Amino acid sequence: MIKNDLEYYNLNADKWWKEDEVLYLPDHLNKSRFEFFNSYVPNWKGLKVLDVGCGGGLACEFLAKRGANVSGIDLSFTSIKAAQEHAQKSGLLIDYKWGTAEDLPYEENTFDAVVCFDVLEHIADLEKVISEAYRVLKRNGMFLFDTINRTFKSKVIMIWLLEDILKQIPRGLHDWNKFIKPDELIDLMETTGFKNLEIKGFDLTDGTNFKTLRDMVFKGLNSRRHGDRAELFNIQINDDTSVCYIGKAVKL
Ligand SMILES: C[S@@+](CC[C@H](N)C(=O)[O-])C[C@H]1O[C@@H](n2cnc3c(N)ncnc32)[C@H](O)[C@@H]1O
Repeated sequence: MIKNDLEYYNLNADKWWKEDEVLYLPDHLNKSRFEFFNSYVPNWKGLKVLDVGCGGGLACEFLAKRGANVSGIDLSFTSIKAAQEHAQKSGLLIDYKWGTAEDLPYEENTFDAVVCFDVLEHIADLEKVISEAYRVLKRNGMFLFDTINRTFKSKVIMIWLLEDILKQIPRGLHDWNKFIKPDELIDLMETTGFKNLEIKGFDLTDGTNFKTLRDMVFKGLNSRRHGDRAELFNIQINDDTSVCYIGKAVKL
């Protein structure tokens, strides 16, 4: 059982870009994430984008390859080092900084988009992070995110199934109490000033479809042996926000 998530990211930063490691999993999620985000941002070319909690830079590189002018920030120093080294190998110019989402070292009105993937559920001071994202966005800038709902079902799937039983995610990486209900996030964002919020299910389990859950267990056990997690998740963007959800909000 790991002590806390920062310790985990610091100790495992060399694994972000290893295809059979769990830290590479977000790369498999990017295709589905961007199907949703691209409907709001059809062309990333030339946009100034900040990735908050960028980890090893998986989404930063995805966006830089699509022509965005990308900055990434993360609290894990070794992850930022890994991200810098990988960007150099990929021949991509990305501005990485070590720092905290609660106190972003950027001027206000700087970015066209702030992206935050799988990070909000790890944050100590959520209110601060949302207001910092708002501050650094330009007018009409977009905050794009995904995170995990705090429900009984998310405890069963994200903690008991994926951490404790299948061991697809390291045990202790998630704290269920930090998961966020969509209504709580909507309230917080609207209080901060965000408008035009849109939230959809980012559904790893195809609703309550029993067959998909059975497949997850089977493929999960199998992929532990074969180190292939790519086809474990059958992600649908739908109305089921009971486990993970994805969203956008605008600073008007
Ligand atoms: C699940 S990983 C997601 C990484 C990346 N967004 C992706 O999808 O590939 C969560 C990341 O959030 C970072 N993080 C957690 N709390 C943070 C904070 N307060 N400020 C900045 N980064 C933070 C962690 O170090 C870790 O790299």
